[in-house]
Amino acid sequence: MNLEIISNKLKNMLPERRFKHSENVAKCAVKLSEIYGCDKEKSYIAGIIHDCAKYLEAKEVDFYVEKYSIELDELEKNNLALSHSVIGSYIVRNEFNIDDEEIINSVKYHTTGKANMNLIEKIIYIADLIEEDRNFPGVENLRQLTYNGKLDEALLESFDNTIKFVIDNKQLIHPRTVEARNYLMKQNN
Ligand SMILES: Nc1ncnc2c1ncn2[C@@H]1O[C@H](COP(=O)(O)OP(=O)(O)O)[C@@H](O)[C@H]1O
Repeated sequence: MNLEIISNKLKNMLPERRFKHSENVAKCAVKLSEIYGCDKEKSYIAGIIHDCAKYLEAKEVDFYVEKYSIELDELEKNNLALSHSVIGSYIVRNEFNIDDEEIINSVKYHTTGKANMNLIEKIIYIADLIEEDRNFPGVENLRQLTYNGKLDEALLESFDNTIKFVIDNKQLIHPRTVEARNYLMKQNN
C-alpha cells in the first residue's frame, strides 16, 4: 500500500483535525529520524498511521477484537483512550497490510510506552506529544530536550507527566507506563 492510499484510507477513519495531527506527527518523526538516525520512511508511515483506531465506534471495536482475537487487558477493555494503540496495531497489519514489526509496535506502544523501547518506538511516542500544534504546559521543554539529543530525558519527563495526569484524574495507571519510567530511571543511574 503506497502513501497516498494509506493517507486516503486514514482520511476516512479520522476527523480532519486528527488527520492533521497525524501528518504533524509523521513530519516531526521524520525530523527526529534525521537527528537520531532512524529510517525516515518508516517513521513517516508509523507517524501518520498511529491513531488509526482512535475514532472507532464501540461496535467496530468489538468487531476487530473478535476478528483478530485481540487480547485487551483489564485497563484497556472499554477504554479506547488506551486500547486504540493496541487495536490500531492490528489494523495496521491486517487492514493496511503493513507487515513491518517496527511500524506495528510503534503504533502499539504509542500511548503507554513500555520498558526497553527501541528508537522508532521512542520517536513516535515523543513526536505524538511535541508535534507543532501541541500546546500544553511543559511542551517547550520536551521539544528542547528532544531536539537537543536528549530523547530519553524527554521520554522520562513525559512518562512522569502522564502518570501525574492519570493520578490527578483519579484513573487507574497502566503498568506499562510505570515500567517504561522505571526502566529509564534505572538505565540513567
Ligand atoms: N499509563 C496510563 N494509564 C492510564 N491512562 C493512560 C496512560 N497513558 C495514557 N493514558 C490515557 O490516554 C490518554 C492519552 O492518549 P493519547 O493517545 O496520547 O491521546 P491524545 O493523542 O489525544 O493526547 C490520556 O489522556 C490518558 O487518559
